[in-house]
Amino acid sequence: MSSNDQAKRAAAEAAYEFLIEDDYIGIGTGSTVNHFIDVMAERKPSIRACVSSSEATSAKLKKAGFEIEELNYTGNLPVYFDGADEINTHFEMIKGGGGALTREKIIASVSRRFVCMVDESKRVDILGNFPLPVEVIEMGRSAVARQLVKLGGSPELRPNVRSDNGNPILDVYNLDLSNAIAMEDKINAIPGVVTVGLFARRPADVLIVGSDHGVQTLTRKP
Ligand SMILES: O=C[C@H](O)[C@H](O)[C@H](O)COP(=O)(O)O
Repeated sequence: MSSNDQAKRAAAEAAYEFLIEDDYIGIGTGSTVNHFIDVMAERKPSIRACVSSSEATSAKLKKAGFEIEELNYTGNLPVYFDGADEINTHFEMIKGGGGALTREKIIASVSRRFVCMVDESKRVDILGNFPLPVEVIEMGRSAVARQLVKLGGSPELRPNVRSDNGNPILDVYNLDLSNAIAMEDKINAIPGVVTVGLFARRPADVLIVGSDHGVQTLTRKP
C-alpha cells in the first residue's frame, strides 16, 4: 500500500468511530470511501442499510454484504461519510473528481453530520487548485461554459465521461474561489447547471486527516 493509501486507510479507520449502528448511513464515492467500505466489511457493523452516492459505491457495498436503500425511502440520515478533492479551513470542499457530485450533494444535504475523510494533500488554505467539477445538462453544455468563462473560469469538458445521471461534466480551472459561498451561488444560478462541486453552503462537520504522522480529527466551529 502506498503511503498515500495508508493515510486514507488510517482516516477511514478513525472515521468508523462516527458510525451509528441500527440506522441508515450515507456513503460517498472514491478511493478514500473504498477504504472506509473495506473497514466496514472487516468490522461488520449492524446497520439498517446504506444510502450510496454512486453505482460504483453501491456495487462495492453489495459485494461486502451490505444492503442499499434509496434515499427516497429513508428520510434524513444521521451521518454521511465521504472524501473530498480539496478542503479548506472552513471545511468547505471541492468534490466531484470521481463524477459523483450530484448524488453526493443530495445526500450531504439531508445528513445531520458529514464526516469527511482525507489524506493531508487535500487540505488547502484557498480552494481552486483542483479544477472545479460542474455537472451540466447536455444541451446546455456550451451555454454554461460561456457563463463560466464570464466568471473567470476556464472550463474543459471531461472527455468520455458521463455521470451516473447520464450528464457531461465540465472541469473548471482558474476560478477565484476565495469566497466559495458566493461562487457556489453564482454557478448554481446558471441555467443548465445540474450541480457544482463546491460544497460551501453545506461544508463538512467533522474532518479526519490521515498522514504519515498519524490521524487528526477536527470539528468545524459554528
Ligand atoms: O466524485 C467523487 C467524490 O467527490 C470524491 O469524494 C472525491 O473525488 C475524492 O475522491 P478520492 O477519495 O478518491 O480522492
